[in-house]
Amino acid sequence: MKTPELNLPEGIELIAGSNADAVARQLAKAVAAALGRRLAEAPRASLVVSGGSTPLPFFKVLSQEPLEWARVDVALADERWVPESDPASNTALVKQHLLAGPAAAARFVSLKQDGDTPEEGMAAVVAALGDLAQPIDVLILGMGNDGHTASLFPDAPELHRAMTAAEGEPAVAVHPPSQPQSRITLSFPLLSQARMTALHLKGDDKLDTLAKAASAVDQVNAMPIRGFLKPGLKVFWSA
Ligand SMILES: O=C(O)[C@H](O)[C@@H](O)[C@H](O)[C@H](O)COP(=O)(O)O
Repeated sequence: MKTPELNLPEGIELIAGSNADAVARQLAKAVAAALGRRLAEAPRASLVVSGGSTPLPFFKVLSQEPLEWARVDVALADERWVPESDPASNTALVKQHLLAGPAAAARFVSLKQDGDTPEEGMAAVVAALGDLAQPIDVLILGMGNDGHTASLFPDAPELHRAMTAAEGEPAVAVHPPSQPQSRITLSFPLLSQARMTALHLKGDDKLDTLAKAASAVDQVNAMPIRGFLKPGLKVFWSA
């Protein structure tokens, strides 16, 4: 296993392992514990997850955790603006692999609403997000090798708006040229207020990207993941 020489900022915890399923299981247990603590003190808890390929084993373990899932709101940090029938749909991924078993009882707050574009669907998305317990209790982020997280892409023309959106703008439509689909992303201000944030990564390439991000944390727009490299972040990484 590659030794992660990362020089992460102070206060960031790295949980590293050679086995992806074992690290995914550690993340699922940490998330279930955090949600359980929140549910012991509040009527509802919110879990915001990311799509992509990394989260699958995490979703499968978490879905089986014995929580009061009917009191948990689940949402995506971002979504490709495609129908659930599209292989790129994160909504379909979450419904199939996370909202199964005990977790099927959770309330899913969908970022994909009617409309040919995310702009057309935005009013419905904002209304749906009114059901999400905020601030977010548990946020799971992924990262691309360009330093994007959620759909906060460095090449998105709307990145500044997504990084500085006001409270009344919880989500932003983005059209990064590097991506085949238009997307909708929760705004950086909404995401960054999460009570617990975990960054779930797999592979040496992601470790190299994280090291690059950590080397210049103030240059956020160049690598938006940098906005989350702050004390309290837990990085779960597997080879
Ligand atoms: O919709 C998405 O694509 C995700 O929200 C995105 O931010 C993802 O977390 C990263 O691109 C990493 O994706 P992988 O896990 O597939 O590497």
